[in-house]
Amino acid sequence: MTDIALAAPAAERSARPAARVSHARKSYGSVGAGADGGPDAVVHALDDVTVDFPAGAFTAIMGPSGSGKSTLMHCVAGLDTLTSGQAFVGDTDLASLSDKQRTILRRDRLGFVFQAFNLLPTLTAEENICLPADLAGRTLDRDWFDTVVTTLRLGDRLGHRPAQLSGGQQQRVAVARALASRPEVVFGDEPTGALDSRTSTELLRFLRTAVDDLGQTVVMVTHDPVAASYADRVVFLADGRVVDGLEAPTRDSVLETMKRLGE
Ligand SMILES: Nc1ncnc2c1ncn2[C@@H]1O[C@H](COP(=O)(O)OP(=O)(O)OP(=O)(O)O)[C@@H](O)[C@H]1O
Repeated sequence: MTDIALAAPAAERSARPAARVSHARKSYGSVGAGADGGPDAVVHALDDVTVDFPAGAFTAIMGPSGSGKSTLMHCVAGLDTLTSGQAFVGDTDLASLSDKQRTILRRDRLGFVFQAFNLLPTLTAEENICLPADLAGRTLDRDWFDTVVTTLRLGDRLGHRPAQLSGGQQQRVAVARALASRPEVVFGDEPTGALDSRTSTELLRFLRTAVDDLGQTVVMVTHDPVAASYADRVVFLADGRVVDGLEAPTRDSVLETMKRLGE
């Protein structure tokens, strides 16, 4: 039943990636830059990676430490640039943009949830949530704002500053900020890493709901098989390459794949 139910959406989703990379390479250092003048200083963080992030789907990126997960996310989200190959958000080739244009693209079209909440301490929760839209000169859809705030149980905390909020509440504000302007893609780098298990479960459920009910696209880097099981699919990296993938992951199928890949 699960296979049949998933077949159609997966096929539909693959028709329109919200973001993608094609033959992506990212190298750090340069040949001859090592202490002995040899090539050891070169690190291929991404080594010919081609992957689609389908619109309206929740994709998890997994792999051992140092496998290139954050590099992949940063390059497809316009936070970093590739050494070669292409990265797209929608139809926009990120290499065609200047640094400033990439900043604007991130602000106007993407949302971010990182382990560090990056809230501005002098602003209230509401002001923090609205800040990206304010900076972009856009008015937030009030109904959507209310939906996000209610779902994340922030209604009675909107006037508080970050220092007056618990860690879990601060993370929920950061998630609300990422979702408030309905970005084309929400990127999360270990978004549950700093959360207790209850808040972590709530956040993952909310991301799942945002995908299922609102058509949001989510891409999340995680080490956690339970977090990955909330996704529609998992892309596994090792040594800068895509080495496996799972559709409709469960905690057990993710664990089994991690074991097989030697994690
Ligand atoms: N700025 C940098 N300079 C040099 N090497 C880097 C830099 N950033 C990342 N690397 C290297 O690139 C490789 C991939 O790093 P990346 O952070 O993408 O891995 P990761 O899978 O996200 O790891 P983790 O799970 O530990 O966060 C690693 O070998 C790392 O040391």
